[in-house]
Amino acid sequence: MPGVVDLDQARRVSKAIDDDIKREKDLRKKRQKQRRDVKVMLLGQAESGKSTLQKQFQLFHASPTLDRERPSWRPIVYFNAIKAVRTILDELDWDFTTSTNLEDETYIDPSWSLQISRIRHKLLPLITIEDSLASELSGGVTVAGGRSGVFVRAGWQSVVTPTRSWPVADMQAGINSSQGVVATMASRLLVDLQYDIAELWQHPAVKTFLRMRRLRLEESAAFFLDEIHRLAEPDYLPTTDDILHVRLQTLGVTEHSFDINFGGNHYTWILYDVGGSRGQRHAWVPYFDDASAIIFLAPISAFDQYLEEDPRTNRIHDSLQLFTATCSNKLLRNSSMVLMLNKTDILKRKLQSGVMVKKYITSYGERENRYEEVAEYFRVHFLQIHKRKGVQKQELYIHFTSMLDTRATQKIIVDINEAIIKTFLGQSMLVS
Ligand SMILES: Nc1nc2c(ncn2[C@@H]2O[C@H](COP(=O)(O)OP(=O)(O)OP(=O)(O)O)[C@@H](O)[C@H]2O)c(=O)[nH]1
Ligand SMILES: [Mg+2]
Repeated sequence: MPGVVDLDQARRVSKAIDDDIKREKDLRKKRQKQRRDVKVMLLGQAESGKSTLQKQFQLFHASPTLDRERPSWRPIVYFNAIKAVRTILDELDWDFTTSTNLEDETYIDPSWSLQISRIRHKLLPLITIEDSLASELSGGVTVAGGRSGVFVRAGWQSVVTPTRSWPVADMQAGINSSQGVVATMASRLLVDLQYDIAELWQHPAVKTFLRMRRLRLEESAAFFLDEIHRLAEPDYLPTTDDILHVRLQTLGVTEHSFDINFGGNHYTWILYDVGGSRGQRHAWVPYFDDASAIIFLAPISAFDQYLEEDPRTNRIHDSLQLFTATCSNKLLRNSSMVLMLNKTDILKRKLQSGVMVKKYITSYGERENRYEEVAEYFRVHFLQIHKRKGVQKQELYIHFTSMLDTRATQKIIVDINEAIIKTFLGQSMLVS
């Protein structure tokens, strides 16, 4: 009938229009939010320093969260110290039995063997606790591998978040009160056995075998053993330096996000820290799709080391191969690329102590075995790979880093933030 208005239909149409507008607004908001999510992936082989860089980012953008986590790092520090003691005892056991075959002139005192076995006997309770501590820390997930055993922190990672601390918080809340029991035992044992640990660490046999490179410890072992009396204090709380020195293998991909302010705008900076050993690398690819930036870490001190998962592969060669694969990956064509040639402090120490690069990297030839030459040699190699395999218009930002040097690393983080966000903004404008 003309002139009659179907109010129900009008209401339905009006609601449909409102819904459309709301949907469009939500979509736009979502798109805008996505555009402000800067996704940064940390890539590189195992032990290249990815998790250490993640901690440095956390220190820079969210230091109160690191403060809250301090108690949770205590058992991990104990674990690192105990693991170092166990490795020394394992290696010395082996070397004393074969020491008669030593080809060089190094003096081996026949009484060392007895002295070491006396210390070993005293330290036995500490050694027997190592596996249980590893298991407690990783929520029961323990992956053994390589010479010294590799322990992952899968369970541990998921419970230590910026808002929650374990084991302290859990024990206080009475949740799973068995957690932390082994850590408490480890703490007591460290108090009781600290002088025996120090005696072992100072023993001429250990110093001799370290010098001869017949005993190889994890890079942070010396730091924790030097500090054993401080770690053994009953109210010990890890310092930032302790947390940065901790070695704990990452399993899978872990996500960390920070809110950052740049040029008056807020961005959510999402860091993806990945496990770097060969068996873990397949897990990276699903994250490549929308990665705003890649920070690739290559430890250039590792020219005389081999992969734990494949002892025939030189670590520098592995880094170069991995960097080639990263630069050639089509999914990463639009990502910013930062290369960190890391562990320069260890590289300097190694070269000063006379370790020759050409012995391990034959193409190094007769170049001088000095830091400047070696660092430049590696820089050029990585740069050439990027030129050959990378995207032409993609800039490569290269930094020499020593990730435990907080002041220097924090400066580099400022530079990286700026470079990544500028590229990110440029690309957001292109797609909007
Ligand atoms: N001296 C020195 N040690 C470093 C440096 N960067 C990292 N480390 C140490 O190297 C060890 C390994 O570092 P991580 O950050 O755990 O290595 P990652 O790349 O995360 O290793 P995965 O998780 O196994 O892939 C830790 O004990 C760090 O403290 C550095 O520049 N200099
Ligand atoms: Mg890691």
